[in-house]
Amino acid sequence: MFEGKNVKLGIAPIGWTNDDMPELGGEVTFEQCISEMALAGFTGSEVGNKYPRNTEVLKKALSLRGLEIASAWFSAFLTSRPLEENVEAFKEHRDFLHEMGAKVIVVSEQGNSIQGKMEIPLFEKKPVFTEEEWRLLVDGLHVLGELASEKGMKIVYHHHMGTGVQTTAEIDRLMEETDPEKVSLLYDTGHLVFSGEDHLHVLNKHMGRIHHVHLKDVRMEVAHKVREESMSFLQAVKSGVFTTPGDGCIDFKPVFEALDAAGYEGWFVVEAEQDPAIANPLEYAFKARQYIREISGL
Ligand SMILES: O=C1C[C@@H](O)[C@H](O)[C@@H](O)C1=O
Ligand SMILES: [Co+2]
Repeated sequence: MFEGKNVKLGIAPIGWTNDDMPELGGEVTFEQCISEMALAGFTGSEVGNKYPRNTEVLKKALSLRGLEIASAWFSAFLTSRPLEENVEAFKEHRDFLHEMGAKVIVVSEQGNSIQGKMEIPLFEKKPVFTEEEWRLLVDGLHVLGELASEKGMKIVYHHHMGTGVQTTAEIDRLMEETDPEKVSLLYDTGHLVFSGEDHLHVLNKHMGRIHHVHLKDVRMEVAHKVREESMSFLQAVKSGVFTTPGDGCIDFKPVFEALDAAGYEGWFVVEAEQDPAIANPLEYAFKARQYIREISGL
């Protein structure tokens, strides 16, 4: 698969140290994290909270291990804070990523998001955008997309549990109302399956807009428990709802096949936040690497 295509395979640091809950993996150093990524056979990474922000220091540490930066998450607050504030923060993030050689910028709207709230039930209290919030989001994303293109980059929107763009209908609306030249989509298998969406339907429907992929698997028995016990997103993660590809309920073969058939080029990033004290990150990174090789040849 992906013969002659510019496709790369990375892994996110979130399995080693968790940005949403820094106490998970708090003792794991930056050097351990990136050394283990390379040891497991990955060639790229996203940016975690322990990564040095000095681009020369970061480049050296990564190149010693044969790693590149694929992208990094940007929390937008287009529905809840002035546009200028978003623009200033975005430009700094964009320039850092551009200097690191990344081509895409992960953007997720965090206005009204409950993903970081430990006590708020995920399914019952998911935010739903008003018409005005949709307008602010779409207009704001167009501005961020134009700023990204000034540097030859794209924004890839991350649909996410506990936010206003989580479900198939919300993703459809975002894609319909945004300009494909300015707003692309990040496809995250784990968030779609956890939400109860048909992840292959979303993939095929929005294939042309997808320019970044997060490979995240789901432990379905934990996902059911999260609904039954009204758990929050963070409680769900701590309980092990997510895992690495091949270890949960998702069959990734059709995902790779569809992307291959469509000529996808870009990054695949394994991203599986779980408690590193329970799920050894190096062990899970090795397992994911082997599974992906077996089913896709990557
Ligand atoms: O891409 C992601 C970044 C994380 O910070 C987030 O919470 C996680 O679930 C995710 O998919
Ligand atoms: Co993701």
